[in-house]
Amino acid sequence: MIRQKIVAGNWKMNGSTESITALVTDLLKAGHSNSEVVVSPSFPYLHLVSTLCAQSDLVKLAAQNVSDKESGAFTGEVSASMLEDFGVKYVLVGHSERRSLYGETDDLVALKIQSLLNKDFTPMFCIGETLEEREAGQTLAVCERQIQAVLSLLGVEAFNRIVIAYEPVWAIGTGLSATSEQAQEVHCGIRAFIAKSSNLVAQRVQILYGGSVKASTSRALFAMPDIDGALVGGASLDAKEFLEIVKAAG
Ligand SMILES: O=C(CO)COP(=O)(O)O
Repeated sequence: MIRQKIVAGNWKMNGSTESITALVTDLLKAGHSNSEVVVSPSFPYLHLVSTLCAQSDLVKLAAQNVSDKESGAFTGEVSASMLEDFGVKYVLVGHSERRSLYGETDDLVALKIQSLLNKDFTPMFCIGETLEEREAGQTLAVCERQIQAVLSLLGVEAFNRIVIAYEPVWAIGTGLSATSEQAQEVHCGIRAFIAKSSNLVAQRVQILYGGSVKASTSRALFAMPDIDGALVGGASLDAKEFLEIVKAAG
């Protein structure tokens, strides 16, 4: 099965009007790519990026988070329907920084995915183990537990509309990327787990790798049969580096 590659930049809590305008302008200059190119600014910059990208279809927009609630007295939260006003296609959910720093549980992440699927968004569902869990041989068990929460709430067909991002926590922002073989092993395990519910869905679902992806490591990652792209943090803030990753994806 041919799955289109996705190269997504998670800008996290970085950028300003000036730096984001310059970055997006450089990305748009690069022209067409066979991969889906996605950027994920903080909420206050969604409108700016949406406006900058409006004239072309080259760069898709992602939000970094969403509330599981529809509307109401939830100070500081942003709902899925609000995101509809900004041309957002993808929304990150379950990023390890949200899980570890803001206490997001597997169940809450599943509810957030539900609120996105009730609209027309594609969740980028982040999963992955800590170093401690990897050393205890629990890598796949942790990924399966995180996926199971979504399977239990929404069923396997939901994964026809979800992109998975495998991001080992120990590789995020550390410069310690998983090797392409390590990542492939987990991606293959994730696909096999979904195949237990539906082989067709498992073959279709795009699984991105995230964690210290750089231009220099991306080609080997993308050569792996179960790695369908990357969710890039730090390196996505540099247009030249990010575009090299996009190029490596073909
Ligand atoms: O968290 C990440 C993407 O969501 C990865 O971040 P880094 O690429 O900076 O390690």
